[in-house]
Amino acid sequence: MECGMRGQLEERESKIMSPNQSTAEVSHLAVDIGGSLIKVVYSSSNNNNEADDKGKKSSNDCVGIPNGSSDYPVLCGRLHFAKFETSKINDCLEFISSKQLHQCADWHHEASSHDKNIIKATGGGAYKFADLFKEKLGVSLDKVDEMDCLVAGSNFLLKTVHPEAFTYIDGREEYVQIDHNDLYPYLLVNIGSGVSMIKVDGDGKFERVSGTSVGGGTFWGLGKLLTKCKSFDELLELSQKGNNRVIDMLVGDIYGGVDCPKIGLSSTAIASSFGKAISENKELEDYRPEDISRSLLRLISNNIGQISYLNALRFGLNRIFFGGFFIRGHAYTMDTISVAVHFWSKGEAKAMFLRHEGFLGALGAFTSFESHGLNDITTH
Ligand SMILES: Nc1ncnc2c1ncn2[C@@H]1O[C@H](COP(=O)(O)OP(=O)(O)O)[C@@H](O)[C@H]1O
Ligand SMILES: CC(C)(COP(=O)(O)O)[C@@H](O)C(=O)NCCC(=O)O
Repeated sequence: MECGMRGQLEERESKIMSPNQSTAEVSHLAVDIGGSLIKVVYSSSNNNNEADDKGKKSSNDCVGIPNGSSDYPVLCGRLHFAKFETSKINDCLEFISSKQLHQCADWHHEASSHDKNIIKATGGGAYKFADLFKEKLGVSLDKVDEMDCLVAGSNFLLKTVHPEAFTYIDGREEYVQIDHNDLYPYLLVNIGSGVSMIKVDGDGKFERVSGTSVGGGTFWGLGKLLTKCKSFDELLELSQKGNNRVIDMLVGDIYGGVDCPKIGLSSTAIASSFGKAISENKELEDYRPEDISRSLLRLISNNIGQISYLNALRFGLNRIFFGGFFIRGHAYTMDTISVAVHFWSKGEAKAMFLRHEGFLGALGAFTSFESHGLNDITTH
């Protein structure tokens, strides 16, 4: 995936470094420690490639960064992405330590001494685990506000990475061309453990207008209890093989199989999520985990889609971007959210998804390094 920096935004840690890559190539590190997951973003300067490319480095390869003066230093490098469960924070610390990411080198010798051995950190865990980072890695966490970071990460991606945003309609992803002059305002919905809804009016200009505690943590937490699944991905996989009609009470179940045109509901619409369970003489064990997972995913995605649209309506916004790791690029999740937004807005509003869904906060923290000036990034 191309972004402003030369190379690609990597999501797979295995591709990141060759075994003999020196730690001096890593220049900056930022973490987003959320309720469920820790997201790590770091940059490396690709010294090897630079040597190979000597003399033929084209401006297309790199990113120019206005530094307040007339010259534009050029960044060439890669952004690397990794994530860990927050409950396994020691794995994350071990990862940072084994790759010595916390001993960040200067970026082209231009990083201020202030930036050295400082990790930009956002999310609630930046407060909760600050002492642990100090004790285990000897580094200080420079805390950056969570909402600031989400917005900065989202704006950075939308303006710099193409393609980043896409719609998901009838099983098809369609990339959205972002017009930089017509990006704002938009609603950013970040579905992490909980859900934040932010009206974004520009760089650093935003208001958190709503939120709901029924989010990704609810799906994973309830799903784990109800299905005995061991991992989030297993729960998602189950949902793919399930049938929500086994548990959800449909309009047709109430109206004797017929549509209900007066209130605009077809007989197959869900009247009450999990509602069938009240009238059947069944125990939890009598339901297939696949069906439970499907109903739960539908309930939560639908609910978030609806609340998002209602907030977009409050502020007259037509564009809604969804991020957060709950989405996980999962077809049924995106489809349900898209259908909910389409249904409630009568086709007026659009749900759009971000490819770097769960990394918005970490990217926002990363771009806050002053010595980068990535906020002011311009692609050549
Ligand atoms: N491997 C995973 N482990 C746990 N949760 C996951 C995983 N992948 C996706 N998720 C979902 O993503 C949510 C966390 O999303 P994220 O954007 O990282 O939020 P937070 O910052 O609250 O951790 C979880 O609550 C869960 O619904
Ligand atoms: C408190 C949070 C901002 C923390 O972020 P998270 O770790 O969930 O990404 C988020 O969980 C949230 O917005 N919860 C919803 C709270 C509410 O508005 O009711």
